[in-house]
Amino acid sequence: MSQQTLVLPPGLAHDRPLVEAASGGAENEWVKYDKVKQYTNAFVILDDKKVLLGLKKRGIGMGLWNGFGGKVDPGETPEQAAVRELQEEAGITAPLQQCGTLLFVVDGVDTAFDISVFNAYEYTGTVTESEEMRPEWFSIQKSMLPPHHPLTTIDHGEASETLPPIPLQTMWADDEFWLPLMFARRYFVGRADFGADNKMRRWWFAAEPTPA
Ligand SMILES: CNc1ncnc2c1ncn2[C@@H]1O[C@H](COP(=O)(O)OP(=O)(O)OP(=O)(O)O)[C@@H](O)[C@H]1O
Repeated sequence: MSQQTLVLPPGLAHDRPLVEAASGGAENEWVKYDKVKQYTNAFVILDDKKVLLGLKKRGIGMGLWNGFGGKVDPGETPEQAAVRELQEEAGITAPLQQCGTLLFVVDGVDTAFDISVFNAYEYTGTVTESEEMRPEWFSIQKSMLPPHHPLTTIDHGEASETLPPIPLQTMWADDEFWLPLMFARRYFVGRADFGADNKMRRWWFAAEPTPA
C-alpha cells in the first residue's frame, strides 16, 4: 500500500497522498462512459457520534437511506447545489465542506455520476421531512473501520441507546466502503462500477492518510 505507486481508476484524479482503503472486482474491466453528470451528497455529523440520513421517497435510490443531495444545476457550483439540496430536502442550513469525490458508472448507461460529497459538523434550522426525503438521526457507534486500520483514529464514543445504527443493509452497496472514511475525517476518493443488475462489479476507494 505504498502511497507513491497507487494507480487511480480512470476518471479519478487527486493531487495529495492517498492510502488505499478498499478495492475489489479487479477481474472486471472498468466500464467506459461518454458523459459525466454532477451530483451532490451531504451529511451532517454531530460530535463524531451521530449522522443525519434521509430515506429517499422517490426517484434514484428510492427506498434507500442516503445523505441529502441531487443534481448540480447549470450555473451552480457543487457547494451551492449541496447547500440548496440540504435545505430543500431536510429543511436545514449547514456550513458544508467537500469531504470526498465519488464516481459511479452503470454498465449500459452512458452518463457517469460524479458525486461531490460534503459534510458539516453543525447546522441551523429544524430538521424537516420533505417530499423527497424522510430525515432521521443514526448512531455512528464505534469506528466502522477494522480496529487496527491505519485510518481508525476517531473515537466515536459509546453507542447511543436511543438512536438506531447506520442502516447499511438499506443503503447503496458502495456506502460501506466510503462512509467509514468520512467518519474518520479523511478526504476520500473512489469509483464503483455497477452491472445492469445494479450489483457492484468493480470498486476502488482511498483516503488521505492524515485527518482534514
Ligand atoms: C451508485 N451509488 C450511489 N451511492 C450513494 N449515493 C448515490 C449513488 N448514486 C446516486 N447517489 C445519490 O443519489 C441522489 C440522486 O439525486 P436525484 O434525486 O436524482 O437528484 P435531484 O434531487 O436533483 O432530482 P429530482 O429533484 O428528483 O429530479 C444524489 O444525492 C446522489 O448523490
